[in-house]
Amino acid sequence: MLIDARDLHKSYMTAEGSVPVLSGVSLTLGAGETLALTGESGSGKSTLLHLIAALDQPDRGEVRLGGTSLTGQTDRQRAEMRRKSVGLVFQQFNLVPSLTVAQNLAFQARLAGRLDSAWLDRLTGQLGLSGMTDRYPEQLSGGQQQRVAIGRALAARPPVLLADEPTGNLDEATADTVLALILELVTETGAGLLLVTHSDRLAGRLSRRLHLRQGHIA
Ligand SMILES: Nc1ncnc2c1ncn2[C@@H]1O[C@H](COP(=O)(O)OP(=O)(O)OP(=O)(O)O)[C@@H](O)[C@H]1O
Repeated sequence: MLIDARDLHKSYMTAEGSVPVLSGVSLTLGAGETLALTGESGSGKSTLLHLIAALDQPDRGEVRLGGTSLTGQTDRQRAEMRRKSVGLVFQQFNLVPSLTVAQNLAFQARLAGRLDSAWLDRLTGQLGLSGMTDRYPEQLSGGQQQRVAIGRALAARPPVLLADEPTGNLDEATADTVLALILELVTETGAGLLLVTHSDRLAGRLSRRLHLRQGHIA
């Protein structure tokens, strides 16, 4: 199992006290599976994704990535797991502005210790970015920047791709193209995909779907 999340609980402290967001959420993701996570705004989708990506820790419950538990690991070990096991795409593209397209991809691959130039060339070609590798992020459209962000997330060929509203800033046609590219690339690399989306239309293209409601999987 690529992701095995069990009985996750998470509350946030606010001025009004502790507010529960996740109250016993479990999910699994196997190789080659594509899973859509839907739910109303504020239902805890990003929180759940952050726990799975080892960007935050649950109050209770366990996340296993590729069979290894994140519980009890140091921040450094968690960061290492994240770099090697997970590719992340967010609604904001978060590219490094001072690096070119090619450098953004290579930087990520190097961080994970897996720089494979032939793969990066192929990835760039499949994402339709071959003519833009020397451009800086600010010289690209939103759709192009998101394609670079997808390339960066897959640069080290991680077993898991986690995408949080990756098409939230794009128009419908561009969103469709970007999702099609994500699906094509995860099929090619054999990665599992967990995609957070508000869109029923996009969720319908994935193999499975989970809906979060009031802290539970509905
Ligand atoms: N760091 C934080 N401190 C306090 N409350 C938080 C924090 N992060 C998130 N929350 C609250 O937790 C709830 C779930 O937030 P989360 O971002 O996970 O929801 P979401 O389903 O991803 O929402 P959206 O679809 O709007 O992005 C919200 O009520 C939010 O206000």
